[in-house]
Amino acid sequence: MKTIAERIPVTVITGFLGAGKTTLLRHVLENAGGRRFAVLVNEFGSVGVDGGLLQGCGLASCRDEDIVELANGCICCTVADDFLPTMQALLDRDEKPDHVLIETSGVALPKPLIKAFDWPDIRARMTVDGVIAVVDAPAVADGRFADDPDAVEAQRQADEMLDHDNPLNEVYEDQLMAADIILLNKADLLEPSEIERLTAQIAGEVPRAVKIVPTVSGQLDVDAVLGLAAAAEDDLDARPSHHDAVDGEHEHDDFESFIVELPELSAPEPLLERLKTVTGDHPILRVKGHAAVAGKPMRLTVQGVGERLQHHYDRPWPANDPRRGQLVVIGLSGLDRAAIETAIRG
Ligand SMILES: Nc1nc2c(ncn2[C@@H]2O[C@H](COP(=O)(O)OP(=O)(O)OP(=O)(O)O)[C@@H](O)[C@H]2O)c(=O)[nH]1
Repeated sequence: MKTIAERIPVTVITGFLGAGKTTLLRHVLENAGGRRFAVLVNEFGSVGVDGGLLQGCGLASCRDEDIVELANGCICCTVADDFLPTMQALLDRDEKPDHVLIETSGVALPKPLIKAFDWPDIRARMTVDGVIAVVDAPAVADGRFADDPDAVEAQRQADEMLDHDNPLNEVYEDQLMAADIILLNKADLLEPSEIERLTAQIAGEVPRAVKIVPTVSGQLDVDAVLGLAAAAEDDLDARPSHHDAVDGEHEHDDFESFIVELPELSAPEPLLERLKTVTGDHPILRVKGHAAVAGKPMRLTVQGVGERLQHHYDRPWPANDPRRGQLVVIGLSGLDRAAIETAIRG
């Protein structure tokens, strides 16, 4: 068996929907320091938006063939069917990557993924160098993941077996508990005193001492997050999960996603206004995708976390691609799909 130093290091980037994982990934690729990366992007939802955002970015460290999308759902549960063959194919390449970066979907639990690196075929040749948890600091400061202690107590009284039932909170905590380093991202949207308070709060929540670093758009010295040599696959017990008791099993119906198809728009602004309204009216956690705007040769990329929306023209529509938009909508299960579709299309 190869020593740790001879195995290909793998960095797992976890973090809730819209926390800034793709932004961090891009920053790492832009500051590759001569490393040859392979990138795996796992998305919740059947349209690969993040892979598309990275592809065609023009960076030498980020060739299109080095980006592999694992679309559709839960990386934790497709490990055997989807993930392991993908890793095997990477390892069988003539030009092996120096480092593998994996961006998990925002609702994925990272522990089953780390566990997959304990499989004999994989652990002989790869090691989890580190797990980076990207935290949407303003969302946490707003209490978006917090459990209401009274509600939890009421649930416990109603059902003794139930010890936790807030999917947002569970996913967020599992992601923190798996981390070797935590980035408090979107620090530009908070006061320094709030950053300090959050740092102390999170340090009190995680089971071991990990570095907590405020970042803006994931900008930090790449050497601070790569080369951690954590060998996380050997260290699973130090990374507790809400789902340990049932051996990694978890509900898949906590979150849902669907695609809204859009005809060509005459202008972007009305769509952005409608998106703002609809994300306020429904429990939508994330919207992202592309739209076609009449007279514009470039695709309009639109994405939002909560009611904060961003848009820009990213690249020309590929020849032969119909100029129609597609937006992925992700939220808690039970979204009123028909109403949301109607409201978005206007
Ligand atoms: N203000 C601010 N916005 C940020 C920062 N980092 C990322 N964003 C924005 O937040 C939004 C989400 O960023 P992404 O990098 O796509 O987040 P993600 O975690 O990859 O999202 P999912 O893959 O959908 O879970 C984008 O509109 C980013 O431009 C930051 O530090 N400050």
